Amino acid sequence: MERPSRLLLLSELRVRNAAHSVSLSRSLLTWKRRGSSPLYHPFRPRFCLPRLRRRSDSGSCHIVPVSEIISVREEDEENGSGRRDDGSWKKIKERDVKDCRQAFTVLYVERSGQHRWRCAEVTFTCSDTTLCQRWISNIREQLAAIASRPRRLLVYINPFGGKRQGKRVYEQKVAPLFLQAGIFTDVIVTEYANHARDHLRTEAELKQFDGVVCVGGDGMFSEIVHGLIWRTQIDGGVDVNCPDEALLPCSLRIGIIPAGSTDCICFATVGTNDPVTSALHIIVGDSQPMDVCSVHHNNTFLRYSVSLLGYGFYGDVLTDSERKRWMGPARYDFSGVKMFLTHHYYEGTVSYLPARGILGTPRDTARCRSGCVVCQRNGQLLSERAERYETDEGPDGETEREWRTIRGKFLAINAASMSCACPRSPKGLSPAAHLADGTTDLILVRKCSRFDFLRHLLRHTSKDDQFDMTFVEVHRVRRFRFAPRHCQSDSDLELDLQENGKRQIFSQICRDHPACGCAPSYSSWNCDGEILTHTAIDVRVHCQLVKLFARGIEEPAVFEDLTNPCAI
Ligand SMILES: Nc1ncnc2c1ncn2[C@@H]1O[C@H](COP(=O)(O)OP(=O)(O)OP(=O)(O)O)[C@@H](O)[C@H]1O
Repeated sequence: MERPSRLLLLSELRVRNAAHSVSLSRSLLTWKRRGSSPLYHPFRPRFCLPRLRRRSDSGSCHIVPVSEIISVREEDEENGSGRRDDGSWKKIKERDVKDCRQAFTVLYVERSGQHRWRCAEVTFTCSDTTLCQRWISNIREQLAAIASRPRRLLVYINPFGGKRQGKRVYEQKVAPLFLQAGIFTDVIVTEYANHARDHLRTEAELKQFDGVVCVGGDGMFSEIVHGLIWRTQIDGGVDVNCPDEALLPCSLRIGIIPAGSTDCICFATVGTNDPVTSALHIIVGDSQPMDVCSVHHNNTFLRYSVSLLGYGFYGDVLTDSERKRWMGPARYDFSGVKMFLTHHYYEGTVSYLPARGILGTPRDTARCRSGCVVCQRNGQLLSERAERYETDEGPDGETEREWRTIRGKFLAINAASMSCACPRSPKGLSPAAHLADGTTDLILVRKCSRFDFLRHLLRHTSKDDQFDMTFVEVHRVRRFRFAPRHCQSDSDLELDLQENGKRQIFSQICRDHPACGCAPSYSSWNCDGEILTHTAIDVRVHCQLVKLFARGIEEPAVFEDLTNPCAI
């Protein structure tokens, strides 16, 4: 609980013509209607009392953390005569017009349910100009002192993501908020796929910026992540092809303005897919660390993954749906049903390094939420271990003895680095997975009947535990490798590429003619919605490699039960 800190200012100001007691401390701005008693009313039965909220139009006490103030604006004569900054007109009572030369407006974050944030504003009128100026400069000083707020951002817009609304969403909903908050932006509208990635890798003058903003979907976010990580490693002299190298964390934070088809990463880190909410998280300078998995094949870097790596069912669904792009978003449902009926299983060997000595398991009932203790504690433990490794142990303190190996026939092999919850699947593939604990949840679904597999899939949408089935196992791991049965002895990339070529021809025939009865030997890896070119992979989790302008999903209690000095 936050302790009320020393007051910087305490004045009687007017809000909508009513006298209010207004105070500012380093952490809170509060305004309370004079003479009101929000907690106790002798003539009203207790159950009828309006619930005291942190801020509300109807309530008489409002508390806004300074960290959630967007900006303060002096009301000039033009504004006072009824014109707002956004160009619209509002009615102002005669008395307000008279006072408006001594008025200022505070813009702040207001929660509107379902994790959505809105930009609200309140206008205070003061008795004299000096007092008004003191308020404005004091609030501005407090905002300037928040070092975590970005001042300059590099924005990439994918004009073709989702419903092709990226540019409009940015111009109409996001840019005006950045302007209000005094954030300078350099905007690049991408002209081709991988434009943003390549620009970040080579050209972008990153030192000028406090963060990078991605306007698009998960594919666009993946481009930004690849560009930033790559650039950081190259600048730091790290060999990205070596799976044992510890990667350097990226210093710039990434903001996601959702404008894609699914926007899973935004949903998992903010709790909603809403451009205004995301813009406000960027403005207040939120920070959410996130783990990244590096994926290698035979000491060659393939891709980074932040959410799902799926072989078998999820790989097949993606491969099949890519051939049906003409169907639009319905292709995922179509391919999902088709792949469920096809019921292919794949043989191979999974070896993994269990995450030992850390907090949390994949079967926990607790979820990764804003300020997650598991992520904080494990992040600390792992960085202490990494320091020790520099002197004695193997990579990440691992030893060969600790690796576990499982051979078998699998319908699906999934590695979830976050819950992978999205509006369609609110629980996600691994509900207890953490965003930044340095692990991934390795889920193995062994060969079973169609009926059992259906039961497992349906549990993703119910309250039942999807891992509580004899043919499903889940392990929280730091690293894992997979080799398909026919590829286990592959030692060089060339051989695998040749096999890949043959495989593609045969699996294509089998997929297109399922009546022939032969199952393909290989599936493909679905890596955050992209198909990997290799099946034998080595995956390593890099703890908290990137940071987002987000704060994780807030529990309702976080903003309902704040210390409320007005209630004392
Ligand atoms: N100007 C462009 N022209 C064509 N493709 C682009 C352009 N800019 C980016 N892309 C590519 O478009 C792909 C899809 O973009 P994005 O992720 O924004 O939307 P989406 O696929 O509809 O959403 P989601 O990934 O959330 O399902 C990305 O992989 C990105 O590399």
